[in-house]
Amino acid sequence: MSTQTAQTTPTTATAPTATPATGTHLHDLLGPWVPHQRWYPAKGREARTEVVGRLLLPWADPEDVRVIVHVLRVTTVAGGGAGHVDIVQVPLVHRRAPRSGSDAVAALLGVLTDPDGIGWFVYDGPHDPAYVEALLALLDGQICGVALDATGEQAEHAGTAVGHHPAGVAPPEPGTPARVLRGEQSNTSIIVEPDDGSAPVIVKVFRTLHPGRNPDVEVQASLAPTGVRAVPALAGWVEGSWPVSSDPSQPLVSGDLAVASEFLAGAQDAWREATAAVVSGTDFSERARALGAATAQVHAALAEQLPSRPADDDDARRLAEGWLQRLEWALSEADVLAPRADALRARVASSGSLDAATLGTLQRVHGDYHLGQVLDVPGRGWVLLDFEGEPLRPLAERTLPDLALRDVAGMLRSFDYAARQTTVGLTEGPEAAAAREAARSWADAARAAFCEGYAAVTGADPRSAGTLLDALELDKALYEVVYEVRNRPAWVPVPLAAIDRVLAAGPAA
Ligand SMILES: Nc1ncnc2c1ncn2[C@@H]1O[C@H](COP(=O)(O)OP(=O)(O)O)[C@@H](O)[C@H]1O
Ligand SMILES: O=P(O)(O)O[C@H]1O[C@H](CO)[C@@H](O[C@H]2O[C@H](CO)[C@@H](O)[C@H](O)[C@H]2O)[C@H](O)[C@H]1O
Repeated sequence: MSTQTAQTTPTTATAPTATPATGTHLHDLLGPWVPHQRWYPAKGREARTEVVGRLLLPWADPEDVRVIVHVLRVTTVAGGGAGHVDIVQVPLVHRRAPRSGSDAVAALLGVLTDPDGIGWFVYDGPHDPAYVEALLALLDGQICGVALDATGEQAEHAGTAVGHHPAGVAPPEPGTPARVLRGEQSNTSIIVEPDDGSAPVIVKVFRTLHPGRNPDVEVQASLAPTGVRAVPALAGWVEGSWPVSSDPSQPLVSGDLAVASEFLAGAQDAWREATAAVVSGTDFSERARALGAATAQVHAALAEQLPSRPADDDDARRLAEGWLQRLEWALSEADVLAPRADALRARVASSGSLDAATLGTLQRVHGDYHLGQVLDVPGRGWVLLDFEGEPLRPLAERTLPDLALRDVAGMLRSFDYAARQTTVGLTEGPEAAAAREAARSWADAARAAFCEGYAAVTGADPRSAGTLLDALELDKALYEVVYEVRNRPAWVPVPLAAIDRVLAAGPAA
């Protein structure tokens, strides 16, 4: 594709209006729409977007309806992360006639006039039944994705999309009732609920694409033989290949485009339960203890099924270097950390003298473990989701054997978040101080109980790894500051308060 079709999005993109965009090129529609999507990876930064690939899912009659997965190259051009490239999956449905209903209006990007003068109504794929049907047909092996060139002609060797499902598992039929999951999410999930009583599934359409096996697919498939029920069962996945640049001489990249899992109906996520408990002043210790135990069970199953090995001196050195690099990255991304730079550098350097024996075993971990990643499933207990690791890290790094204690630190941070976020924005005074104190003691109790539950399974209390655990919590809090600066600036004080507590406590023991 020529670079004329690329578009630079200013930091302050115009908000979408009620009037749908019109144009003769897809970028006329994508430009105003993409920066406002929850999954857009360059939020708040100036970025250049370019469609570098297209995969037709040949399901509907192409004269009337075309389901096309667009591959978007998003290059951050200024500010923090300048030069960073993300490859993003954007499934769209092009229709000759508009769909009716308010949902369809909300999902309309605009009207595209093709070179023959024909108008196409372009819809956000996950909100259009034609895309959902094509996705289910793909998962079931009824169709495969076909690459197109910029003119819409088939382009062999320019990409693929192929569905798979475990033996004995039949994905729901195309046409099964479906809805897009509401709420905060980095990707886009579609819940498919057959009305004949057969098992519902949730299909997660990955937005930022990465080379290689997706960790959700890998972990769910690996844990299936263990019988551990604290992870959802795998129902299928779509793998594919796609271009990552408009230069046709560049090789395609292969990886996963979507994963389907059993949908755990009626489940409530732990974040909601925990924040409700904070607000009502309800003790969460029993739930936290059970969560600690479930976490330890999943860690044991991951260690058994996926590569694990004793840490060596190189690992200890890499870990310490990684903490320093993460700190410098956070300092470069979040100005709010600048006044603390010297204290943080001293603190992180003082945590870096750990030996291999202290680290113990390295194994596959969750990698971005927090209360929003855990469901309370009636009759089954806690179920852990989303093994993709931290979305702001390169995927290859996220799947390397790591410290199980990193997940423990993540969840301990999350109890702190659940408590502390209820006090964000309170006007300073005795009431705010009392609310913060109550939140703190709620979090302390939940954190202690989680560690007790974990210890009951493993025989070792995570708190006995004091310095290492503290260093991992600080590392996570630094990541969180960057995450919040980018996504929820009002919540920056939550991880910042944790960082200030660590600094106030003095050097690492
Ligand atoms: N198997 C499932 N059953 C029920 N709900 C689920 C399931 N998987 C995910 N969810 C819901 O979807 C939300 C987002 O899922 P997640 O895998 O964390 O997506 P993302 O990686 O895009 O953030 C979860 O917080 C949970 O509420
Ligand atoms: O769920 P994701 O993989 O998209 O993870 C990202 O978003 C999380 C927020 O949704 C973010 O988690 C942070 O906020 C949580 C409260 O919303 C809190 O429970 C976590 O402890 C805190 O880290 C996560 O860091 C980010 O990678």
